[in-house]
Amino acid sequence: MLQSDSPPIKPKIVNPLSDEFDISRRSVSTKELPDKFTSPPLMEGLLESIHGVLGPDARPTPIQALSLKHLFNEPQPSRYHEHLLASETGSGKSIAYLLPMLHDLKQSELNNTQRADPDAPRRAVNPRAIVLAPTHELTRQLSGFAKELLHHVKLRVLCASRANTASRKNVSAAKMADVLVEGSDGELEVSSEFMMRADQIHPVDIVVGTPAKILELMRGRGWDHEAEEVLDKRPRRKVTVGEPQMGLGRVEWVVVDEADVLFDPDFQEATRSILAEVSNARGHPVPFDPNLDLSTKGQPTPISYPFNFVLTSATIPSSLAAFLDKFHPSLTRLASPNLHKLPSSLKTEHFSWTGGNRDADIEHRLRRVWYEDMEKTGTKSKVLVFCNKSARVENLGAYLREKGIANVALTSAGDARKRGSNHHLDGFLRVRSDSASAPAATPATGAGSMDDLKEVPHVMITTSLLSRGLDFSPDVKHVFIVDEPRNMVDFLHRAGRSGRAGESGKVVVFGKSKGRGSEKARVVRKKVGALAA
Ligand SMILES: Nc1ncnc2c1ncn2[C@@H]1O[C@H](COP(=O)(O)OP(=O)(O)OP(=O)(O)O)[C@@H](O)[C@H]1O
Repeated sequence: MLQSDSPPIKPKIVNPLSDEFDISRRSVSTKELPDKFTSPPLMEGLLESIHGVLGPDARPTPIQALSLKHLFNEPQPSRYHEHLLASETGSGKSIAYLLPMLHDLKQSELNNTQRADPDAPRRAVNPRAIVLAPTHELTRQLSGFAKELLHHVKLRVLCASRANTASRKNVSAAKMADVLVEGSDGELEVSSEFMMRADQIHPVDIVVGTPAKILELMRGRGWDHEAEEVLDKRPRRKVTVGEPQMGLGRVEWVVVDEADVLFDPDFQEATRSILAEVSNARGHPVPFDPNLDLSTKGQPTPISYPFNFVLTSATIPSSLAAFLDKFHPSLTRLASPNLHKLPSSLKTEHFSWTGGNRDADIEHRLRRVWYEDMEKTGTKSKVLVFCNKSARVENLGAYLREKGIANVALTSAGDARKRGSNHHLDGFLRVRSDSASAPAATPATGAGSMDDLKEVPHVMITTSLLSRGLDFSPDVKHVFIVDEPRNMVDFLHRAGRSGRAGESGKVVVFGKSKGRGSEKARVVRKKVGALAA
């Protein structure tokens, strides 16, 4: 037999996720980070709130430690922070950006060093910070969370978001009224039916909203109708565009939460135009081309915004990385060591379809969850089921109801979403305060009994709509992925609604183990395996 002296060629190990994520390690060091929340750098009031919210022994998560180290310093070399905060789902990114932002806003108010353009027009609201998020539900949860941190340090937060729909209503002057209203769950919100009067200034420091709602406040209700008319060149019913209600000249912070979504093809134009208009209002116009293809690589064309610019995400898809390299090459990436991994407290299970009725398979798996719950804890946990299509959500919801399993089947077009509160998620989202209206977890009624399930839904069925950012209750112990995930970015976000903040959880991935379609399921299994922490 011929023998060769050259060493055997090792097969190249290809990360099965490298075509989806930016897996290059280009973040700052995670060594020598603070392991406590302290004052300084935090102002006393914020320190008190953080312990009030998280408990006296709370320690910063890795992304929060990075934020404490990097976002409380004087920004260098520019006057403004330009950071991406990237860490796995449920790892506390909201606090990682809220703390430095709230601290800085309060500090600049106390020192009277607000960097406003004195000539910028003042409108009904003139925030000093804007937080953008992709869904109405997330904006409501974020604004509520910001308020929890403001018990001692007083700043005013406005949630400017209804369902994320276009503003096509005709606006009559009669509808103009002073309507900063108290929402049904105690949140201050902008009424959808009315407008704030532009000649009355409402004291607001932070506005949290979806891009659509923020654009509406900036440009006036009905602005998009007019733009469409020009674009289509089709005559339409004349719409009176409302007065712009939000002044941008005082904005010192813009946070883009779920940045990979807000810079994806559906949202990027709205997001970038908000950023460009804030820059304009602050007297530093930046180039803005609405038709830019963000994913094309090319010569860097850096854009510097005249405000602190913070992006957050649990996933950095290659397209977001290419965009940042090209337009924001000096932006600092703060990434946790576990980025692009499933939370370590989240277990994975693969479930094989039996080959019979798939809805029945899901029903049986649900019943097994509750049977095991009853054996272990005597209390049934909640289950979140993700489907790919709205029709599937509705059909599965109807099937389970027929079988006596109460559930909430929620799609983007659902009426409950349009009403403007997060009550449609009651019992599923995390709540901290006693005032919460969520129904309590159903008490056990005896081993194996399913009677109580008729009353309180323990199952929520939805699409990727609710996969982003929402902080689900620790009662949500299982996430079922019943349709093949479109990609691993989507998978990570869906799975990450459980196993948050170190709580235990399990993601059950349904797929075929034999016959046609099983090859696809095998690939999914391999990719999911590569996400293990
Ligand atoms: N230092 C901490 N100690 C304990 N719990 C924390 C800490 N920081 C945040 N949490 C809790 O962790 C949960 C998840 O936080 P958050 O929603 O900010 O996560 P996230 O990283 O933004 O997740 P996602 O990527 O899904 O949006 C929240 O309930 C929050 O209160």
